[in-house]
Amino acid sequence: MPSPRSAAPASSPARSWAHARITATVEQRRVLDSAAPAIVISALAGTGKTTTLCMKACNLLLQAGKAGQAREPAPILFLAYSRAGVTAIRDRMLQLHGKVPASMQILTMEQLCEVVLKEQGDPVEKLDDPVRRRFLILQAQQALRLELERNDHGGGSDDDELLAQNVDIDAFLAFEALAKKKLLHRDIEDSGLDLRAFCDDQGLDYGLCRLYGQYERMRVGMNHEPRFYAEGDCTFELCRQLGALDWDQPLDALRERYSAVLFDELHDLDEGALMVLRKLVQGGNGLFVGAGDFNQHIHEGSFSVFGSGLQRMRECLPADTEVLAINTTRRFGAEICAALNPLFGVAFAPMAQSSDAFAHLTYDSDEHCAAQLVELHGQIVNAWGALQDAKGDGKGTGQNNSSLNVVLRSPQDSILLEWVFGHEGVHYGCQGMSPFYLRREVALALALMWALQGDGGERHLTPGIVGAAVEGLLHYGRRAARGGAADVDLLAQGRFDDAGWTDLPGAQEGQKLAATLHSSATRMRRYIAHGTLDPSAPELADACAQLMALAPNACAPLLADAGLFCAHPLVRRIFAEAPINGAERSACLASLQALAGLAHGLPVAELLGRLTLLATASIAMHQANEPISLRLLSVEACKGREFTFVAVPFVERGRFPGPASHQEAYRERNMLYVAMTRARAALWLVESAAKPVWPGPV
Ligand SMILES: Nc1ncnc2c1ncn2[C@@H]1O[C@H](COP(=O)(O)OP(=O)(O)OP(=O)(O)O)[C@@H](O)[C@H]1O
Repeated sequence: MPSPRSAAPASSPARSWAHARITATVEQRRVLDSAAPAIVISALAGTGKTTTLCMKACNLLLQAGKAGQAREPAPILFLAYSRAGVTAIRDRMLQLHGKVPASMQILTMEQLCEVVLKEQGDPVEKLDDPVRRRFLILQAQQALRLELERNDHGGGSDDDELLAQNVDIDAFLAFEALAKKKLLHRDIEDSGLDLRAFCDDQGLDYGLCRLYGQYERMRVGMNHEPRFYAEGDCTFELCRQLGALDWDQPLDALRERYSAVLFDELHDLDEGALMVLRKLVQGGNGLFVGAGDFNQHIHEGSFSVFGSGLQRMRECLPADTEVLAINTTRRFGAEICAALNPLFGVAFAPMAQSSDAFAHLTYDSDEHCAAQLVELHGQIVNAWGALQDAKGDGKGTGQNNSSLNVVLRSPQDSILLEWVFGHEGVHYGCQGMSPFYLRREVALALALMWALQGDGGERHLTPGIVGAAVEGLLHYGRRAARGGAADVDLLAQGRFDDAGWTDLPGAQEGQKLAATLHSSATRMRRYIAHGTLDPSAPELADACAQLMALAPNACAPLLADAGLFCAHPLVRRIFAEAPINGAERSACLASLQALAGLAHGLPVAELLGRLTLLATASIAMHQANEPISLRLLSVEACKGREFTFVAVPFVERGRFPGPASHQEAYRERNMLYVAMTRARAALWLVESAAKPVWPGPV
């Protein structure tokens, strides 16, 4: 067994990794040479946090090899907060070490907790299907109603409100995730307040909090044997076990298990993850090295490592923890550093002799912005990228240089861009979002147009679009509320109705139905109007069904101009009345508006015709393995990654960075920071002339 917290030797080897072009910088060497039992690297973007951690891992592996111990040394644990972080570590290890060594485990915190629970004998039944999850939430709500009725509540208007409310499932999911990340139950207990008073005090939604309690009781059962684990539940469960221990008491399962613990993305730590991390450090798992860029803290519920946050983290680490800063970026050069520093009030330093380019463009309208991106894309494909490829400036990443990477704050912003680039015949890819026509709100609008038009049109929608539209119908059209089918006796006992477990429609339901519906607009129309394919079912009365019942003279102008269709009050009503939260409602309406913008003046038949051509061309290019020359990415999807050419368009006060309360404004700022720190060779900021953010500070 390795000695716990074995200190690094005074001087680590100059290079224990195979990559000849990577030698540690002065700042990185400080980390490699540190003899402290724990190190926190506080660094800016692209300064080599992941690389430095991997270098450190290579050094540790070399030392372990040299030590020639009789027994296999304990493995190194390399944690990242996100799955994307795990991929980034794997890639960097491959780059530096040629492989991921068997003596290294690269895991997210949730994956580590799952491993530990399984070792304890818990089968860890996973629940990944979002549609099933929704049904269970509806069952929990039904059970809560039964309980309130049984107790004849007497709770007055609060409980009446709970009985009347229809749960907004997305709001519930967001609440649940946050409550678990923040370990809300501890705060409730510590407050000594009753739930209502606690919610008032913290500005929390009482109904959601109450339902959360009910759902959790049903999930874990009377004897605390969790029936299933959704994402985040494994960490939450381990935290529950840790909560029963004294502050200094280690958890056996996390004790002397590893020879070192490395943690990338420290800025995303939440209360739960911090609790597990503390036990790992306490448990004699050797050296701890964590790295984070506190400007990249963008997740809701992460405990902020700003200001006193760093102090809080240090309280969990040994007293002689060393905090080291890295400001010299290896990703980009002086021009991008000079653009970022005043904008974000940071102090990036470039490496000497690094070359890069920064350009600041402005736009007057979205179309103007899109046109500039098209031009930029052309330049890159025809000139810049080819030049970089010829120079062999792939920097060993194996990336295609001839592509433009466009980072977007909101998926709605991709709608116009996809349409414009699609018409240019560009093979583009979306990461962190689906192509716009496969998003359920857009697909639903398209399927409604198609159904209204009938089978006379030239083209059918693709099965993918119809599948997304069916999901949209279930989600927005209140047609999924089948919680009533559950066994009321079971619910009254605080148990989920497991009997129908396998029969519950899962996420594939949309796809199965789509296979039946996509070849006939008439069938689709019947399905929308009746909510089923059963011909004897009565017609529904919701907004979707009412659209199908419009008289021919009311339909004609809508079919003549798809833009008018998108703006029709009944279409807007679908989203206005949907059981969704305010943020999702605004996002749906923004998508509808973007769709209306490109559909303006186009007959429905033409819009759908062009769109299906665009979708089928994209599938064909994909099947022919044609390289992608344009990538549209969400901020979350580009985090931790780097690209040769990056454009950040639609930068506009109130849009990117988006509107946010004072408390949350830093997350919006950080999203722009993450987007703008991904470029290696060239960065374009495309900003609104009317509402600029430049020159900052944001
Ligand atoms: N010592 C070095 N020598 C040469 N290149 C380096 C060195 N350190 C890092 N790099 C390169 O710099 C770039 C950024 O490194 P890395 O991704 O590790 O930074 P990061 O701080 O983890 O980034 P992010 O903040 O985006 O997560 C990569 O291309 C990496 O290969």
